[in-house]
Amino acid sequence: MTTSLNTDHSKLETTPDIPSVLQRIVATKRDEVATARSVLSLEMLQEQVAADTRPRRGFAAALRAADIGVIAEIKKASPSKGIINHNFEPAAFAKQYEQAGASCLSVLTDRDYFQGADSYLIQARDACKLPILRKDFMIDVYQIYQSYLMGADCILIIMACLDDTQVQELHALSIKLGMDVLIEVHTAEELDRALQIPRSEHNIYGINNRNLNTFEVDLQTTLDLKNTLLQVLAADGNTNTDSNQNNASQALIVTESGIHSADDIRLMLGHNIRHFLIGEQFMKTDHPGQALQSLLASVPVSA
Ligand SMILES: O=P(O)(O)OC[C@@H](O)[C@@H](O)c1c[nH]c2ccccc12
Repeated sequence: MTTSLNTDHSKLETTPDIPSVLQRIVATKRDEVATARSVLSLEMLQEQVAADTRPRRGFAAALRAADIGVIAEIKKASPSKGIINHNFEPAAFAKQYEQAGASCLSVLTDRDYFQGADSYLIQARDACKLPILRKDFMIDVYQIYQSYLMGADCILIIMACLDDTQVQELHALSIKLGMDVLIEVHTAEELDRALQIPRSEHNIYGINNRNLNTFEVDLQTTLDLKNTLLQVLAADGNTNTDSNQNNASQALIVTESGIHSADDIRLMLGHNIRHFLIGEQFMKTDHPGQALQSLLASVPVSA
């Protein structure tokens, strides 16, 4: 099922001389990290992290505990849609989402492409008790330490913009610091690579329905990739269902992007996907919390 198609941008992918949006974002991130390192060294940053003993809120655990787990996103703008929310108030939205029944939050911190900010994550965290994903493009361990200091509970690893060595390094460090990791894939090849990452109860597997190079969105992406994921993770030893196999060992799969309606939710529930990352559908309204509440009210909890 194709929910939306942005053909304007699809040309970018096929033109070799023009870097894709994702390539441009990664280049910007390299600059950002270099600048940040020149202001505060990695060693100094690590010292600050060591002194920060705030407990994490348990992102993966919160999703596991939910019948239908929604990660509600706080996002002002995106490269494909421009400004999505004109009265952007991260703290108010965080509270609204919490009251409306979100399991977790996702806060965009990327400045140049999503008009996000580190301070938005900090404000959202102060305003509620929900666990928070730092939604940004991680390419360097420096950013993992920064995320920890912001109070992030979960880190995003986008397979499309990292090599296997980087993935292992960012994943291991995030878990060592006590954060969960959302491992994002969009293709079968990325999924194969994602399945090389050491298994952990802190891993969450995200299937992004949006191609980050073309912005094309297709919910079929989730349906195409979830079987492999379910099979491989089940074969890890979770196949016997005796009493020791509690919820903590269950694989977490999140369908990301392009979820708009109760029909979309029902479609996913029908395929055993019960975790959702949803942004635009809520953020384009005046009251994102209300939009979440009415979406949740329109699907049966026992589905
Ligand atoms: O606004 P949507 O279509 O509901 O999508 C939310 C989220 O999935 C999307 O923002 C996203 C998924 N992966 C990303 C990686 C980077 C930036 C953004 C994203």
